[in-house]
Amino acid sequence: MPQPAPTSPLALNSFDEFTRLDEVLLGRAEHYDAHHTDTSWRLFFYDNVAPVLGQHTSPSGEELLPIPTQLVDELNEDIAGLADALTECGVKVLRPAAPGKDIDIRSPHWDARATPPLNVRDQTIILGNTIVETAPHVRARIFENDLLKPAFYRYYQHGANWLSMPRPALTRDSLDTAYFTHQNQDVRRATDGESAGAIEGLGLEMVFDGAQCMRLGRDVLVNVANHNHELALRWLRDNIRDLRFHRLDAMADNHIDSVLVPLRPGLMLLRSPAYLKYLPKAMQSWDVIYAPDTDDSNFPDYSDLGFVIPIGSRYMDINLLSIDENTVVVNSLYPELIEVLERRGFTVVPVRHRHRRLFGGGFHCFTLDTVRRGGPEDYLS
Ligand SMILES: NC(=[NH2+])NCCC[C@H](N)C(=O)O
Repeated sequence: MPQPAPTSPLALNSFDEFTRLDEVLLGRAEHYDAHHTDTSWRLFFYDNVAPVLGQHTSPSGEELLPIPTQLVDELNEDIAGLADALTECGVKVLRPAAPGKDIDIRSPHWDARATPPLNVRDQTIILGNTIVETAPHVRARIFENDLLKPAFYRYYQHGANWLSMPRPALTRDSLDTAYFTHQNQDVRRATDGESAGAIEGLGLEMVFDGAQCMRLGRDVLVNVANHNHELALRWLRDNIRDLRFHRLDAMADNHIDSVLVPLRPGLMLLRSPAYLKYLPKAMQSWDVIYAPDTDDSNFPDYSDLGFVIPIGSRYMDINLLSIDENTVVVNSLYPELIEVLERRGFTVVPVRHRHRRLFGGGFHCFTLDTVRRGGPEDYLS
């Protein structure tokens, strides 16, 4: 049932992934015309890009991998569809500022082509009425949140708290490769050719993305796959005293929203039963919807474009966005999931998202839910 959009401005309040959504920040893809495939990028996306690294990116050079304009235009079309669907559901949609051009950035230690603010889930976590800016892993994303600052100031003026993890220098020795080496993967194809400078004595830094968290009222699940993340979990515990942070031990390389999506108290969407063991005991007895397989023939064939580097897995479409405990926005190209959810009594709002593997995000990644109705409930006891 369409609900009237709330009359703004509303105070920042977002403790979970599923209570009624009133306001959301939605990313944008203008000028997403290249991936800067430096070492930090190759390591971050290693799980997905390792098989194609030698083919499309030089293992030794820092390269801009151009993205065909048609794909960016189509992505923007699909995002416009998402904006309309959210508005129709009575959700107020805010956008980051648009980068007016391609932006090249330079730190004292490296340079990069800036990534536009598309996956706004990644560099920030909203914890109740606190904005927490996280510590980017990908160098190209270090200034991404600048474009969200107009929105953050708006919430700040209306009483929000605002914290930032220490900004990482992302020098040559900052990133931990432990997650991959534990699986006996050879990461040299990602790290060879590193040209960033070093800072003597610095070593591994606090590096962490907001999308490594999943919020459940007073509890927050935090994926920790290496020492970079370990430092961030400690920072979260030290700085946000009134929430409980649960460590998920290397449930994924980094983000977890294409593995797990809590749909309502006691019910979650999960990639497969293999992931149950990573969850807190209390969640292991929740009811689970396992993600059905996607059908590749529903998605574009990129062979004519010659651009095939997927930075996201085929599980990206698990990445739905909840409007409330009974209403979810799902990729219309994933009818298999729509059917399962409808059978479970959900109202599904279908929105097309064609290039979900090429830009590293689904609907949960593209959004930062800033105002939901729920509070710091205890869903885990
Ligand atoms: N917030 C995000 N950007 N999430 C995307 C997670 C994608 C995940 N690495 C996958 O390939 O399935």
